[in-house]
Amino acid sequence: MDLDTTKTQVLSDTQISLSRSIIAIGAFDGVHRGHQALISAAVNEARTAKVPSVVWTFDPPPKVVFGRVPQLCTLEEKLARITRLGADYIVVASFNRHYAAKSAKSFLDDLGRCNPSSIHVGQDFRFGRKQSGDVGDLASCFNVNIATPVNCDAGEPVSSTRIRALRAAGRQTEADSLQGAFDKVSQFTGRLLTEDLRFKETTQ
Ligand SMILES: Cc1cc2nc3c(=O)[nH]c(=O)nc-3n(C[C@H](O)[C@H](O)[C@H](O)COP(=O)(O)O)c2cc1C
Ligand SMILES: Nc1ncnc2c1ncn2[C@@H]1O[C@H](COP(=O)(O)OP(=O)(O)OP(=O)(O)O)[C@@H](O)[C@H]1O
Repeated sequence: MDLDTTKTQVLSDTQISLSRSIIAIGAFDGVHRGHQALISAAVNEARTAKVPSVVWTFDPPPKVVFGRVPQLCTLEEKLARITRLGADYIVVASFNRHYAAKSAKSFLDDLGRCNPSSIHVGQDFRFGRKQSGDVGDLASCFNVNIATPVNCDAGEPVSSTRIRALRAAGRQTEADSLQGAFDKVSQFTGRLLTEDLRFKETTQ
């Protein structure tokens, strides 16, 4: 199927407001094969239900902001890869120490502005100041869809952490295979509706 990758709209978390949606949430650093499965499940459910799909992400990834890890991919590459998966909207929350202090309740209120009929996350998803919110808290407000973990051929879960370690060890082919390559996705081709992001949209 040919995807029109010019229709995805990128907004900040303060701009988004929808009467219906299906949301996938995560840092999605590298948009690896596990992330792709989670996002695709949300996009497919949204298409079937004929409601907009929303991928809600954070830039830079929280683990990078807290100085724990190097970033795997640029924001532009992340947006390009998510666009390729067919999301209607990508919400980018600028993640800094001020944002990190937001309460779990306040984040749930933010999500509520999209009126989601379901939200896709992994089992270990946390949110809010000091990671105080978990999947149970999310499920007390919304229908939650827990992603089935995607493992590599050797049976280990695919994760950004593993890909970072493989790249640091110079094992690029293995890292590429976990990250899952797309053709021609280094440039974002959707519509950028926020001035806040740190790169310019490609002119068509
Ligand atoms: C409103 C909000 C506040 C957060 N505050 C913190 C925090 O204080 N410390 C922290 O390590 N992570 C914090 N996070 C990051 C989350 O723990 C988590 O990394 C993020 O929701 C993305 O989920 P993922 O890591 O499963 O992709 C916060 C996230 C949100 C949405
Ligand atoms: N292999 C996987 N299969 C399915 N879902 C996954 C997989 N890896 C991560 N997820 C889910 O995707 C969402 C975003 O994950 P996140 O960005 O934290 O990736 P990660 O690979 O776990 O990163 P890190 O290794 O840096 O913690 C989370 O809800 C997480 O549970």
